[in-house]
Amino acid sequence: MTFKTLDDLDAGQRVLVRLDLNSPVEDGEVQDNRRFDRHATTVQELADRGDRVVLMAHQGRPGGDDFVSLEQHADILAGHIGMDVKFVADTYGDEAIEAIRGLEAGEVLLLENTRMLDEELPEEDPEVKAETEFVQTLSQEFDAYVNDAYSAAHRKHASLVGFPLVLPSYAGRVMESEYEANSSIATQEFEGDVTMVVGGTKATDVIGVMNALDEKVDQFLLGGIAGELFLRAAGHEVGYDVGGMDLFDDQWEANEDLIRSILDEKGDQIVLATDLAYEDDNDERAEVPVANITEKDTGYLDVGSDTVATYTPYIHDSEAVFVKGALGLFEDERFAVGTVGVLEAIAETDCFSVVGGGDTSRAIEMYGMSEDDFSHVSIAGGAYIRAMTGESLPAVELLQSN
Ligand SMILES: Nc1ncnc2c1ncn2[C@@H]1O[C@H](COP(=O)(O)OP(=O)(O)OP(=O)(O)O)[C@@H](O)[C@H]1O
Ligand SMILES: O=C(O)[C@H](O)COP(=O)(O)O
Repeated sequence: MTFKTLDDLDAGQRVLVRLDLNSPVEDGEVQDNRRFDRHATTVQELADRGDRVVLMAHQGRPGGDDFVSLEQHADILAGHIGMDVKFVADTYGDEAIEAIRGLEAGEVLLLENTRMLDEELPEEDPEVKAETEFVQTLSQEFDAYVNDAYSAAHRKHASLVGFPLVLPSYAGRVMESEYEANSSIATQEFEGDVTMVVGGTKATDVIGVMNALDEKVDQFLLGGIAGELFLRAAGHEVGYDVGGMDLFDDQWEANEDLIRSILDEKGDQIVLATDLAYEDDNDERAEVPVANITEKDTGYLDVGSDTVATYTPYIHDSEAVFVKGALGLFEDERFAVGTVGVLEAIAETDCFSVVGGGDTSRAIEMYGMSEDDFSHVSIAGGAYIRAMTGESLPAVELLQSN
């Protein structure tokens, strides 16, 4: 590892810190999760040293239901570090600058969701991002930039790749530990079978990397949105947006060709759900074998119990298991059977295991499992999976060349 860390940064400075507090949002309420807990370590350390600590983070993507202000994040983070975290609903305008200049040594301020700025998105070269008004204006207020957002390091957004070109830059504690764990995964050789459990909602992200990982992974156990899209390609009447959903059809169009070619060329590595679960007329969980589904009129929210029974032996016989994405809507207890079943099967073995994904890893705590039963529980989603494929993470590279 070649980047500078907090050990190399003198105390008592004005420090701009990029965190990844991107969190699940339910009915407008931001859900506490381990990203807060992990980042609290870095924030606390800087505050304790007497730095003026200003935090940047993003939440959701424009247009999404989870694209909300960071006001609630400030309160949640404050609970984890046991001190006040101020919040300003601005990022680099007059209000933000005034709040930054008003900070005392050891105080912490969180700025508004960076994705509310046009200049944060889209992804562009660091040189372009460094020239934005956002980076040019905000950087004037600081002595140093700390990137702790390993889990967002695959995005070439201004808050991630612009600042390292204009401020002395350092890795935070989360950046350090995630980088170390996730890079070791890419470099390890396993003698026995390697299994990857693929699910979640970001099918477009995970399907592409399945392709890249086929040499490294013996079998992919599928669930979530990607799982249904593969079933759709295999000729089943599932994986369609029904009743106002917006999860399947766009991702199908974007990935249809790739899914079909993976199924054609690597079909023997792909294990698909044999049954699916949905909410019946009595609001209860009901299961149906995939083979019996003849109408595309139902939204499926989990894989079924038979699927868990099918997947379990693959896990028990593996030397390493990587999980990316939940197999169902586990936040609702009725639809946690797939995700919890697979995680419990992993916990029963002493295989090398990594659970990634900000959302998915939450299931471990939610359903009374212990992080100790897994080799590493990453708080990274897309960055984690890219690290597995050996793809570089632009924001990490910039820290390394700083
Ligand atoms: N069939 C389904 N219908 C609706 N939601 C689903 C379904 N299957 C999985 N999910 C949802 O997928 C989410 C996790 O997927 P996501 O793609 O966000 O992955 P992650 O790796 O955990 O997170 P991230 O990439 O954000 O770090 C869970 O919150 C779960 O509710
Ligand atoms: O939650 C994540 O994985 C990161 O914050 C990146 O989020 P994004 O996929 O919306 O860029």
